[in-house]
Amino acid sequence: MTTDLPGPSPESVRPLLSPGSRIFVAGHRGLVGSALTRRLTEDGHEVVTRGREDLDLRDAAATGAFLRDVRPDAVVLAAAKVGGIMANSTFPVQFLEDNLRIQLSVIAGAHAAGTHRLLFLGSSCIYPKHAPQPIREDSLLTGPLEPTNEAYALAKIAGIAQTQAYRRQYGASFISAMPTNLYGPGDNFDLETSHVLPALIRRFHEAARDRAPEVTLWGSGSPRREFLHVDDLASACVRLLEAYDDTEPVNIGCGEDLTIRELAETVREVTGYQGHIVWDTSKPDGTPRKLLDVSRLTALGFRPRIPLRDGIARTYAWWLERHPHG
Ligand SMILES: NC(=O)C1=CN([C@@H]2O[C@H](COP(=O)(O)OP(=O)(O)OC[C@H]3O[C@@H](n4cnc5c(N)ncnc54)[C@H](OP(=O)(O)O)[C@@H]3O)[C@@H](O)[C@H]2O)C=CC1
Ligand SMILES: C[C@H]1O[C@H](OP(=O)(O)OP(=O)(O)OC[C@H]2O[C@@H](n3cnc4c(=O)[nH]c(N)nc43)[C@H](O)[C@@H]2O)[C@@H](O)[C@@H](O)C1=O
Repeated sequence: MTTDLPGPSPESVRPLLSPGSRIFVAGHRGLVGSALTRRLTEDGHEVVTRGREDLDLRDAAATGAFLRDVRPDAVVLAAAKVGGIMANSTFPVQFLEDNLRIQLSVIAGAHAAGTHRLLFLGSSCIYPKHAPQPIREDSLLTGPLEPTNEAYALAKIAGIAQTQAYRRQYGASFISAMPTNLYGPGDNFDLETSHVLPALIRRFHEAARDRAPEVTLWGSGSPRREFLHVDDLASACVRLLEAYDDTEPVNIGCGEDLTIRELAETVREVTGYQGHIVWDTSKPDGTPRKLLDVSRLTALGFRPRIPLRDGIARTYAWWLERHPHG
């Protein structure tokens, strides 16, 4: 004989993200934070932001006081020390320490302020350099990391562990997501510190403008990368905030990758550059491949909407608008 136990009353079931929530987006001026701010605002949430000049998120006391004052319903941690392969390998101290400190301040501060919901953003570089492809979430900590971004990856792995510890010890609905390489409006186009996609847009644009016979790119061109437009990333994050509440991180990607050489050809076409490409193999290639297994995210109903070529064209147009004489 079975007995029907009474379920929780509707009032006692707390939705993971209520309509009109007050959400603190840490890092709101960055590539990801600005896309999330746009999307969450469009969805009718109240987005709270604070510029770095007013609140350094490495400062745990100031961050804790700010969060206690605001008492957000949810926090999205999109503030971090971020950069491409060269920045990561040149400044491992900042990539390790800034990120550990920001994570400690924001995650602990959110819990102390009574915030029940938090999304921490890691990165696909947390997985072992030679992880089986496509990379499943359970590949974490199964092998050595890629040396060019090991410091950053270790900080991100600590962030995952921190969200998991708050879940286990306090029952907090803190989750983490691991995005693939991102791009879009708001990206960093500084050639020393940027990721590859904005660097290629700028390099080809400037070469076309200057009628340069060749453009030099880094590495061999053979590494494979998966790229997701940041507006698709924002949709995935919203889906997770609304529907995901578990310990394991969730990969965010589009499920397809291409070589850096193929990416370069696409960007060259979009910018109209007709010269040659030279590969500077004294520069690092980094991880050979890091295609994410996105079945966990797909099972929640997420589908990317922006094809890579369209996304590159839109990003190039965004950059041109801001650099009309560039
Ligand atoms: N870009 C990518 O390809 C990928 C990004 N991610 C992750 O997504 C998240 C966002 O990255 P992305 O938007 O690209 O990075 P950005 O560099 O574009 O933005 C980072 C944001 O963090 C803020 N920030 C950094 N340090 C501090 C600090 N000490 N105090 C206050 N604010 C600070 C920056 O402020 P300010 O504007 O003042 O500089 C900026 O707004 C990160 O966690 C990153 O690891 C994951 C995978 C790929
Ligand atoms: C998101 C991810 O981003 C970083 O990892 P990465 O994917 O290796 O970074 P990347 O975008 O800078 O390079 C991708 C590939 O592209 C090649 N490449 C060619 N020419 C240029 C070029 O001109 N600039 C750059 N940056 N790369 C170039 C470059 O040599 C490499 O083979 C992590 O450190 C970490 O931050 C992280 O998690």
